[in-house]
Amino acid sequence: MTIELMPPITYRPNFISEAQGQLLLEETKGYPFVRPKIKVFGRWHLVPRQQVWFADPGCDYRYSSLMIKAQPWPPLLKQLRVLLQQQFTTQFNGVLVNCYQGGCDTMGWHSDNEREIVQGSQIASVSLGGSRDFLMRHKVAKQVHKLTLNHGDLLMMHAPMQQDWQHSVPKRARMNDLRINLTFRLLTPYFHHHD
Ligand SMILES: O=C(O)CCC(=O)C(=O)O
Ligand SMILES: [Fe+2]
Repeated sequence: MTIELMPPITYRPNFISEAQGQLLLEETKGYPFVRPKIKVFGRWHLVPRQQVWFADPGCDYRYSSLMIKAQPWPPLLKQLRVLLQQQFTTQFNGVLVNCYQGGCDTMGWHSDNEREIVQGSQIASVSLGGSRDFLMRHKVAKQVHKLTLNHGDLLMMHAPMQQDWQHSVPKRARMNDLRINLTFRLLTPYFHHHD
């Protein structure tokens, strides 16, 4: 007998209206995206997508040997944060924006379990633009679940998602549409500041 393991998620298709999503996509055109280099097993690679991190003061974020400085919140993301906080009675103090130019831009298997992320906090993921598959794999059982994330969809990742599961956005060679993903997170402020 195999037991079906379910990732601790809430999926809300069309959480953002088509029109609101288009306004958000317009705003992202002005974001200061960068394609950083990261060190993996001692070698430097260009990240296979573009990113920017907006957050409250003191909420710098470090992952894969990269230290990302908090940029000030753009107006529509600030509004979206308030909406998410109200709907899910939770707090967020930063959002990582990933820009996938086409199907060759990807996100490898990982968990968002950096030490500055508040233990037990949720991560809210909002997708805009082109559709992409989002895979979730149980760390021990290796069971895989697939969701296709479309324009306006919301995926809440609840604890212990980052402890028990990894997730990824695999390559889709024939897909040419730009996709934006926003992940709202709660960090311990001033985690990286030491006097
Ligand atoms: O693009 C996505 O849907 C996932 C993004 C993600 O996993 C992350 O930013 O940590
Ligand atoms: Fe992630």
